[in-house]
Order: sequence, then structure tokens, then C-alpha cells
Amino acid sequence: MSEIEVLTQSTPSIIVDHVTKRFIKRNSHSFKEAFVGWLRGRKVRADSFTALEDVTFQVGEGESVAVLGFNGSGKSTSLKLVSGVLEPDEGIVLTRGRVAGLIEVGAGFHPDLTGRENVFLNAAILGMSRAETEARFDEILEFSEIGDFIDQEVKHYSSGMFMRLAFSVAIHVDLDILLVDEVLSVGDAPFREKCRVRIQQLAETGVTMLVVSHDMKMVEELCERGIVINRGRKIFDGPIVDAIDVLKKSRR
Ligand SMILES: Nc1ncnc2c1ncn2[C@@H]1O[C@H](COP(=O)(O)OP(=O)(O)OP(=O)(O)O)[C@@H](O)[C@H]1O
Repeated sequence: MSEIEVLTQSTPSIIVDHVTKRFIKRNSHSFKEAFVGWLRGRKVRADSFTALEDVTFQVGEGESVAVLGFNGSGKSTSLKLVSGVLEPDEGIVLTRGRVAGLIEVGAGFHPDLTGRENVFLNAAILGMSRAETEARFDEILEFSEIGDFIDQEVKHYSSGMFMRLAFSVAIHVDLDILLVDEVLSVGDAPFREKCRVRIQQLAETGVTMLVVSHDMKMVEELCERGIVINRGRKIFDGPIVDAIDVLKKSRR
């Protein structure tokens, strides 16, 4: 493995080094079609689509960095690579410490368990002990504004309630790196504002953040640096104000 050059001032928390990610784009419309094609000796055409191409960036400890780009440019793919949900086809992704993504918020929730049971389950998945979760339970409940519904099965929750509880767990666990992906679309306006404040507090306490959002006002407030991705390629990495400018001037 070749040496990776450190590009950040502080110790890097996230290293994305010459990363390429491809997805298989199948041209056969159905399994049946593919099977019939195969019986007739035809090749199943499977083109690959390059979602990210040779992307390199690093995020230093305590830094908040935005990933900007138009729809389909590869932002969520970048976050999924950092969270470990996806693996790169080429290149290396490294992270230091406990990573929590708000991308998969609620993914570990079980519909037949109560809100309370789900809090413990989800916190455990995110690496918290039972005692740690117990110590923070009241705070989690208060933030979620779920109230007495906490002892009902979550399948009876409205989607907003479900997301509020899941989000509340995710932002109350101890973490070193927080991956934020359009989470502020969660809940109603007062709840969104509360989340924004909480994320800002986490950034101020030194949590490293990688933020994907189309909300330029929010990223400008939260991040000092921005990376612009265009059609899977990094086209800019620098101060957030300049990154927003580059995005506005670029074409989809
Ligand atoms: N699992 C997958 N299989 C096939 N193609 C995928 C998969 N995930 C993403 N893609 C494709 O990769 C490209 C980048 O997707 P990605 O979700 O990273 O974009 P994005 O910049 O986050 O977009 P948006 O702003 O719309 O959320 C898109 O063209 C998308 O269709």
C-alpha cells in the first residue's frame, strides 16, 4: 500500500483516498427477460455506472465539512462510503473513532417493540452500554417530545414521531464523527430548528462532521469548508463561501 499524504492541519478523522465507486446498471428489464436471453445464448448486458471517480479528500479532527453537488452527483454515495455502508471499488476510506450516520436513522428500529425498547436497542447498535443509555434516557425522551407514547409500539407512531425518536437517539450517543444527510427535513419546523441547534452544539464541542445538504444557509452556518462534487468528480475543495459560489456557477 502506498503512503497516504496527510492533507489536514489537525489529525485526519476521515481519509478518502483516490476512491472510485461503480454501480451495476442492468439493461435487461426483468429477471425473466435476462433468463430468456441467457437461454438463447445472449449476453446479459450489465454496464457499470461510475458514481464517484478518483475522489480524494480528508477531514481533520473537529472540522465540519460540507459535500455539495447537484442531484445525483455522488454526495450520498460519499457519505455511505465513509459510514461503511458501501465499499469502494478502488481507493481507500479510513475513519478514526466512533462514526454515527444520521443517514440510517431509524434503520435499526423494530415496529413491534415500544419506543423505550427501541431506544435501548438502537443505542446498543450505535455502541452504547445499557448503563450509558439509562443515564441519557430522560434527555433522549425529552428531546424527542414523544411523551407517554414512549411505551407504545412504534408501529403506531406517525412517521414524524418515529423520526423524532430515532433522531434523538442518534444525536445523544457519544461519537467522534457525525454524518449528516439532509436530516433537517425530519419533523416539523420547531423540531427542525431544535435539531439544527443541537448539530451546531455538537460541531462546537469538537465532533467531526461531514454534511450533505441542499440548504446553503445551513451549510454556511455549520461548515467552514466545502467540497463540490460534479458528476462523480471533485471539482473544488476550499472555504465554504467559495464552494457555494463554485456550485452556483457549475452545470449539472
Ligand atoms: N445502489 C445503487 N445502485 C445503482 N446506482 C446507484 C446506487 N446508489 C446511487 N446510485 C447512482 O449513483 C449516482 C449518485 O447518487 P447519490 O445518491 O450519491 O447522489 P446525490 O448527490 O446524493 O444526489 P441527491 O442530491 O439527489 O441526493 C446517481 O446517479 C444514482 O442513481
